[in-house]
Amino acid sequence: MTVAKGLEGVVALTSKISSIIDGVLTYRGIDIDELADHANFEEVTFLLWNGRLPSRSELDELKKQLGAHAALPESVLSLLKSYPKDIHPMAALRTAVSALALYDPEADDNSLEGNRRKAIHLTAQLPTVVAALYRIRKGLEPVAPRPEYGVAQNFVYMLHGKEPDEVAVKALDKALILHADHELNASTFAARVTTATLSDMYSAVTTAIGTLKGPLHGGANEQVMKMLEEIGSVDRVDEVIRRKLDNKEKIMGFGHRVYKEGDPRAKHLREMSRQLAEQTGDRKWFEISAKIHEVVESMKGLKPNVDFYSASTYHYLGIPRELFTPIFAMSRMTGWTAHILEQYADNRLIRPRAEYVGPVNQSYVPIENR
Ligand SMILES: CC(=O)SCCNC(=O)CCNC(=O)[C@H](O)C(C)(C)COP(=O)(O)OP(=O)(O)OC[C@H]1O[C@@H](n2cnc3c(N)ncnc32)[C@H](O)[C@@H]1OP(=O)(O)O
Ligand SMILES: O=C([O-])CC(=O)C(=O)O
Repeated sequence: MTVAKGLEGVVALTSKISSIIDGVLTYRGIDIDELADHANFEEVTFLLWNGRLPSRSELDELKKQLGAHAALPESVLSLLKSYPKDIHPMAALRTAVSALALYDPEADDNSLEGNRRKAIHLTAQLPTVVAALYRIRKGLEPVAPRPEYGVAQNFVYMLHGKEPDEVAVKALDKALILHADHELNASTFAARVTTATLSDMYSAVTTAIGTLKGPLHGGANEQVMKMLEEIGSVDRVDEVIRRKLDNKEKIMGFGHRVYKEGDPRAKHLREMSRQLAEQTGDRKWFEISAKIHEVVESMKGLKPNVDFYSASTYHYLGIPRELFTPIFAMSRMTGWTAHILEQYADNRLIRPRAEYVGPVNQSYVPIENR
């Protein structure tokens, strides 16, 4: 048996959703750079689910559906209010999505139609859950979604409870596009493993949320912000980063299993962070980030991944750091559900082998003789 630790380089399945070829990321064959510059999140959602860009009327219909299904059942809102206030929002989100299944009488309808309906509901409801969890933790009442708003606009509105700022909505929309899908990343793979047992979409998405939470995956963006806060000023970057690297600590937001020459999403987020620094007149977080980038690249040859500049970008948008990974989940919901639909359409149980390296020829010893 040949063991590929971490499944590095293993091609586990075929997919038509997103590709990473020679460092270029595409969704359904369209370069992420073009989508980031010209598309909106709802268009990208349609693209991921349907394999092509929507017509004007198809886009309007999807927006209408997402708006119509953004509200949460009263029972789920009560449940969110009953959670302990100090749990991590990703733990709360995982439990909330699992709970949503309990209030969906067709949770186990695994037909194509049933799964497309659930994909719309989950994509629509997740921002409402994230905003409600945040407000409940702050002792505030959740704000109901506005059906006429887009996903990014609704989220900013529900978070702060006031008319959202257009710059913030545009920036968040772009960040959502950049995080929407990424080939066979760990959380998507986990979702496909669950789906391949013919379990239901809620179970697969719950699996994915638990997987995204880890700091080696989506959880890195929150850790990046912690590091920026810990460093606190540009003149401390060199000393702190050198110390971390000497101690063999990983620098969050750097490195990638697939990209060795840089993550194409990072340049967009860097530019967003730079522009927001200019607009807010608070250059500190961008400058610390840019200096960390310079030091880590020169010392280790490592480049930033999607999680690095998203931290300062979200911070400039007034988003608290514990919501960084839940926002990643709001976006990745579209990719997860696209992959779940693809898995159901051509399914085979995913079950690799393990090479056994434990003891052999052991015998059972009765408990009184141990
Ligand atoms: C959305 C996302 O999931 S993007 C990734 C988000 N995660 C992070 O930013 C966490 C920090 N980065 C990492 O831990 C890794 O780069 C990962 C998890 C992304 C990729 O892991 P792998 O492909 O398994 O690479 P691995 O961890 O084996 O790294 C290879 C070498 O580079 C080093 N390295 C990789 N990333 C880093 C880092 N961020 N800081 C310091 N050293 C690093 C490793 O220590 C290792 O060195 P060694 O060969 O001397 O032991
Ligand atoms: O693909 C990966 O391994 C991680 C990643 O960048 C993502 O999920 O966006």
